[in-house]
Amino acid sequence: MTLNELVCCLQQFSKSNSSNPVINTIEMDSRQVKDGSLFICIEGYTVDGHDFAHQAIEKGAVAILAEKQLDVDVPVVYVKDTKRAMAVISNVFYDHPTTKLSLIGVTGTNGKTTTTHLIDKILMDARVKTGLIGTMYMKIANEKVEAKNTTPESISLQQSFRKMVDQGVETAIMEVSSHALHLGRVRGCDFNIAVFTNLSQDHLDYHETMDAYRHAKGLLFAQLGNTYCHKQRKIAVLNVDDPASKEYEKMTAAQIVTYGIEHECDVIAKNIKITAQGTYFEVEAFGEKQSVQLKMIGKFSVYNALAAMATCLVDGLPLDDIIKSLQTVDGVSGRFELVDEGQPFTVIVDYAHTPDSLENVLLTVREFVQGEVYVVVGCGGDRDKTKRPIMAKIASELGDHVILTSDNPRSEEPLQIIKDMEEGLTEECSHISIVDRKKAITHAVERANDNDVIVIAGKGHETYQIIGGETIFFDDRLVASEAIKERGSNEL
Ligand SMILES: CC(=O)N[C@H]1[C@@H](OP(=O)(O)OP(=O)(O)OC[C@H]2O[C@@H](n3ccc(=O)[nH]c3=O)[C@H](O)[C@@H]2O)O[C@H](CO)[C@@H](O)[C@@H]1O[C@H](C)C(=O)N[C@@H](C)C(=O)N[C@H](CCC(=O)O)C(=O)O
Ligand SMILES: Nc1ncnc2c1ncn2[C@@H]1O[C@H](COP(=O)(O)OP(=O)(O)OP(=O)(O)O)[C@@H](O)[C@H]1O
Ligand SMILES: N[C@H](CCC[C@H](N)C(=O)O)C(=O)O
Ligand SMILES: [Mg+2]
Repeated sequence: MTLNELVCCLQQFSKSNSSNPVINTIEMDSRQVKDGSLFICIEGYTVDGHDFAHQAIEKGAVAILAEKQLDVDVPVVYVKDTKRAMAVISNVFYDHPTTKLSLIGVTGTNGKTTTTHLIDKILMDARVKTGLIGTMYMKIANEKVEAKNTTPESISLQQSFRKMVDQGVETAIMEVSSHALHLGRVRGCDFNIAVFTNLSQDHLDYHETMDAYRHAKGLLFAQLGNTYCHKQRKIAVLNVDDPASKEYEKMTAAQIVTYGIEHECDVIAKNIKITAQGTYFEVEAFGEKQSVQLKMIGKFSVYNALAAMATCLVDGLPLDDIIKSLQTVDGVSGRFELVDEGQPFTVIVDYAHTPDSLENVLLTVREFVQGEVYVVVGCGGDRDKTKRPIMAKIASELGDHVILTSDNPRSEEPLQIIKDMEEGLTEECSHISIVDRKKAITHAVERANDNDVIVIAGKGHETYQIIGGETIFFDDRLVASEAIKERGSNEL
């Protein structure tokens, strides 16, 4: 494709000269540039991509897209907003891949990864060829690719959709983060179904206010399109029990389908019974009643199951088949994952890194625990600081023993993060702060009695810890399992 063919889709631009090179790839990172690349300069939070234009040309870039004046020998296309232009150009370069598959987007503070995996499982069981994009990895047909962000930048996103289309993927299911919506990473994606899980506090470092955060998530429903203008139906699947759904209903022109537990809706769960073995409920979906026995535990798991059910129902699958699939799911890696070395107490590794998710997980544990609850928890550095004392408060109110520790401190001082958390501890709670996460986990494992439950929160599936500029291998599940074995051998 030539530069002119590529940029003619832009609303407004000017070109530094008339040459029209062939563009082989588009890149936003000078380090990835190859012969024939169009290099897009993005002013980031850390550095300014415009400063890498020369480096990109040295590596083979034949054209540049920029916001700021550049003195270079290759043609430069100037636009007001390179990020916006990047999304438009990526979509054109990869030939509008999302119009060639069915696209399901899931947004919300908690439950995106879980819900996308449930939808993926149900669709795969129905022999639909699927793709998946989210926190843990990207799945393109049968290939799994590591993910840096939950929702990637538009170039990588559109390229992945193109690969999916080329490999015959029929439906792509993706997590859509609030950052991605606000930064325009998903501009140009032709969503068919947009799903809302829930909204609670997170990412206030970035969005600053809950109003701004709620609005960012709403952009998914605003960009869903108009049911009446498309051949394919556009549907917003909303959680009726979350007040934000009212706003999203107003923000979208798409058809609305609702799910929930507390209020009347299209797909509702009743008579929920939670045990340590699983969760039972009765579902009434568009008037049809069925019983469901999930292996996953907790009321929040019911919400995720309902969201997946509602989505797959509107996607055309029969309720019977959907329930059969859901009942086989053991869980999602790092979400309420049990570490079982045959010990007489329970160890749960969970990705709860927000106040609401921590509360949900601990309330669920409280439903079945016979002994005491140990909570090992930290908060990420370079992230929303205001959630630190709130998470410690929740841990101390719902746990019997709290062990505050490090999550991913990133560029922050680990002890300071823990001090911020300590502010929220209730006075009467038994607690200790241990900066080293391995020692913190071991501390809990060494002290737990029969029938106690240890919840290790915050890092779930992560296999690393980011301390300063260094990323070291760290897996809560392996650390816990080693500690359990060590205790076992010491007790022999
Ligand atoms: C705040 C934020 O979103 N940051 C994202 C942003 O980084 P940045 O603005 O710091 O980029 P930068 O390093 O300043 O670089 C600016 C430009 O210069 C380019 N560059 C840079 C260096 C160089 O040598 N050459 C070069 O060309 C870069 O490629 C980039 O185009 O652009 C990067 C490239 O796309 C992202 O990976 C990065 O996400 C970082 C890793 C991040 O942590 N993001 C989080 C906050 C995030 O987006 N999270 C959400 C939601 C999480 C959830 O589910 O709760 C997500 O979707 O992941
Ligand atoms: N529907 C839900 N409501 C509240 N909490 C939930 C829900 N589903 C999962 N959780 C909790 O949130 C944690 C994260 O779940 P999950 O990874 O599915 O969410 P996510 O939205 O993908 O998170 P992220 O924003 O980090 O990508 C889980 O480990 C669990 O503790
Ligand atoms: N997507 C979330 C994940 C947080 C996971 C937690 N372990 C942390 O590092 O804070 C974020 O980037 O804010
Ligand atoms: Mg996720």
